[in-house]
Amino acid sequence: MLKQYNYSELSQEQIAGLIERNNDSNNDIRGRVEQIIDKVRQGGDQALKQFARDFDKVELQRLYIGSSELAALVETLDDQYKSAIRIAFDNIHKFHQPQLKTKEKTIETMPGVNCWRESRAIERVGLYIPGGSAVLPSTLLMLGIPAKIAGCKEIIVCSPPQKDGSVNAAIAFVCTLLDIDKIYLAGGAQAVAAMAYGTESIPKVDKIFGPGNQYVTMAKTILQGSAQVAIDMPAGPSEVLIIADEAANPAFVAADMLAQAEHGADSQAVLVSLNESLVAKVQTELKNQLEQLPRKEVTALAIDKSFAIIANDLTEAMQFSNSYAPEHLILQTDSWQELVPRIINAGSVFLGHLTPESAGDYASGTNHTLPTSAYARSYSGVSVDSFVKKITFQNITKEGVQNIGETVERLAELEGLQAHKNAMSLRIWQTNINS
Ligand SMILES: NC(=O)c1ccc[n+]([C@@H]2O[C@H](COP(=O)([O-])OP(=O)(O)OC[C@H]3O[C@@H](n4cnc5c(N)ncnc54)[C@H](O)[C@@H]3O)[C@@H](O)[C@H]2O)c1
Ligand SMILES: N[C@H](CO)Cc1c[nH]c[nH+]1
Ligand SMILES: [Zn+2]
Repeated sequence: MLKQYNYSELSQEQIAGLIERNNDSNNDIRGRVEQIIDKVRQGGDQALKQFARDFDKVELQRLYIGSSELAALVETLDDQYKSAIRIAFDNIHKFHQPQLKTKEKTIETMPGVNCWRESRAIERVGLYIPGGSAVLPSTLLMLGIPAKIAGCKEIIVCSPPQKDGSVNAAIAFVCTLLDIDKIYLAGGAQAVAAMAYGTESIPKVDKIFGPGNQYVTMAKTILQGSAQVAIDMPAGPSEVLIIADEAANPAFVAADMLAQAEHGADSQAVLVSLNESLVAKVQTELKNQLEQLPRKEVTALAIDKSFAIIANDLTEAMQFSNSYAPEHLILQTDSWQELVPRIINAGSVFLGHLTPESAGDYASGTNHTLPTSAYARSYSGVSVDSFVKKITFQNITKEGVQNIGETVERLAELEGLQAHKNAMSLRIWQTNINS
């Protein structure tokens, strides 16, 4: 099932091939998504309704459901799910609340030259909640909670419509916890395009957040910048890399791999093991556990695209992991504390044998919207920071003009920008005559 490689026998090209995922080398996905974006830009709501017919097999009269329908849906949700959602809500809130720093310390770079930063919430944000192969109310918690903490004024939520033209009851419940009274029924690249450009029903937003399949992720990548819209990051098909040594429990390793594989055929689960016998045991576990899963066909497809690497030691294991830059990194070794400082690239890290990645997916408190496809080399996962801009401020006093004035004049001369120099020279002159 799992392909297996010895790290020391791999060439640089082979390593590069293993690290690359979900590449769109023929631009098939890009081409399709560009067409979808054009249709939404030109056709607005009508185009969205047509895509709902084509992709979601549903005829929509209107593109949203409002507060009374959300409230009715909430009634249908079992209490045990409501209390689990409330606990997750509280933990995620506890972890994210301290991230809000409205004003940082003022730094006096020279006497009389005072600089500082303040945060301001992004006013209109668009949250994409996946709903293709599985409906993910947990993603609404992960995006909605930091958006609320940051103080975003307008929160637009899009999610693919269910076959009955509505949304899942758990999503409706999370909306009530977040004080969100409307959900737009649009999925895929078309939902992203709608939030980027705006349609008759769906307002244009300043920044688009959320994970999704390759169509959603491609649409975000194409639209960022071009429609004066920002994105959180490319957060595509889920992936996990597990570093495991002889202390690892093969059943735990296999369970964690299957948990991410279950998201879809394009997910990937990588095992970096320090010994061959562990890989053999994990293979057996994968086979046995897979048999019990309701989504075994799709999960098996992802496992078939996944692989195991046998490394000689933890140094080789870390080297591969840092090059792969996984969305999720799990360290199933007793020496995890030693490894933490050696992690350079990863979206979110799960330490020790008793820390399944699914705890972070749902309820431990950290955010599950994370960079995939090696973007953990340069992007962080979603946090309160993702929902604010940091504005810099400065104030210069009379003393400050005297201290910094000449430096500014010389640098303006150096760049041949006389007007820049004048703006400072006038202040120097003014402060001199007043002293
Ligand atoms: N990186 C993260 O933080 C993170 C978090 C949660 C989920 N995920 C990932 O999100 C993804 C969710 O994907 P999903 O498919 O279940 O739901 P989705 O909501 O992302 O996509 C469903 C939509 O895709 C569109 N679509 C389907 N087939 C299409 C086609 N052939 N052409 C164009 N558009 C098409 C349809 O509009 C459909 O409504 C999974 O891959 C999961 O691994 C990632
Ligand atoms: N593992 C996903 C992030 O890649 C998040 C998620 C939501 N629900 C279950 N899992
Ligand atoms: Zn998951």
